[in-house]
Amino acid sequence: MLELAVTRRQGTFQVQVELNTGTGVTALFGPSGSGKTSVINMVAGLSRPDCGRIVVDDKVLFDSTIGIDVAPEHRRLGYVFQDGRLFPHLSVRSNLNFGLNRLSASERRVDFDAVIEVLGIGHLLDRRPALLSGGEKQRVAIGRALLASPRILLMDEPLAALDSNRKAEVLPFIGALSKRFAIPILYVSHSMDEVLSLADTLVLMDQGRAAAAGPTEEVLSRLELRALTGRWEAGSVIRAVVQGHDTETGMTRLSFAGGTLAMARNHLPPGASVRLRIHASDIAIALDRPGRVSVRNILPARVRSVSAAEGHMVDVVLDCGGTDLWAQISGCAQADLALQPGMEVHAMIKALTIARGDVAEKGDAA
Ligand SMILES: Nc1ncnc2c1ncn2[C@@H]1O[C@H](COP(=O)(O)OP(=O)(O)OP(=O)(O)O)[C@@H](O)[C@H]1O
Repeated sequence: MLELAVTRRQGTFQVQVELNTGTGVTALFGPSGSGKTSVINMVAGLSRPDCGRIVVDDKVLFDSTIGIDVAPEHRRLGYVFQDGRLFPHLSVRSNLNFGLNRLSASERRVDFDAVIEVLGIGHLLDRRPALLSGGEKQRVAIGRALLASPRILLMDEPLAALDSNRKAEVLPFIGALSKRFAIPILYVSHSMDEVLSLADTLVLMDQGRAAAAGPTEEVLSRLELRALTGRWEAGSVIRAVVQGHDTETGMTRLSFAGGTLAMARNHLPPGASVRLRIHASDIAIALDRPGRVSVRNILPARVRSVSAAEGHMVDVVLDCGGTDLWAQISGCAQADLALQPGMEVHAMIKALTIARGDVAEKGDAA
């Protein structure tokens, strides 16, 4: 859907990125100043690569070798900024119709009613933007961008100006878009929680380059990328399915390829496909299955690898029924256990360490 190979020098900063992404949500994640907005601006046509090529949905938007540089207004892209930038003098309905009215009937690929329904903004149509909450404004801004039937939706930190409650309100709507409408999303974010709940593909930006790109679970679980994914975020990201909730014990049960996990009760529907983050420092390892112990999750596993990490820590990758779980233990624990590849062990995860923010409903990409 998006093919990009661009180079651009801006001041002393060099952006040099190659990307090839498919449908669904692609997140550009990285520290401030790593070049995320620079990439999105080149796709939008707001800044010009020194050389390279940008193709969206088979349409060449930029190609320095054959002199193609389509003007931003002719690229048919949707752009959602941090602040919704709605027209203050127009109602929500007129804001939404703005992009739609500029398309011929044959160019309209997105249905008004469907957008209203997915974004939950039907009751706001006659209001002016000044009377909307921050989250509502962003949903309208997303709707307006979508209704212009873009080839791709570019979202540059669309939730950054919202508080955490508003963020949580808007996130599921964005997640639903990529499933409902066959429009890929390029999503810039600083926030690992957003990446976890939205991104099908993750691109880690570092100093103007794409340091890694691939399926989100895979990129987040790579040990060598922890400097970029964040030391405290480090851990495995696995797929699981909500089995059910137990009101008496206040627990939710999840199943994954390696067994069943219990966590503090959440509100996801049984049967929901979720993405679950298990922090490396939350996994303890036992050589023998412990008997009476408070830890709720005890999973048989086989040691896949053991390697030294910074600060006298040791990284241990466990194969848990075909799912890799990354554990981090202290050097003195390793001195005691002498873990080696191939050893049969038990991975222990306290139910309460799997926080609600670590579980995000995430079906497969559309
Ligand atoms: N027009 C410009 N001229 C010179 N330097 C620029 C220009 N635009 C951006 N830069 C520099 O390019 C680098 C990348 O900026 P960019 O905005 O792409 O980063 P980012 O990853 O989106 O950061 P943030 O998360 O803070 O928004 C920064 O060092 C920035 O100062």
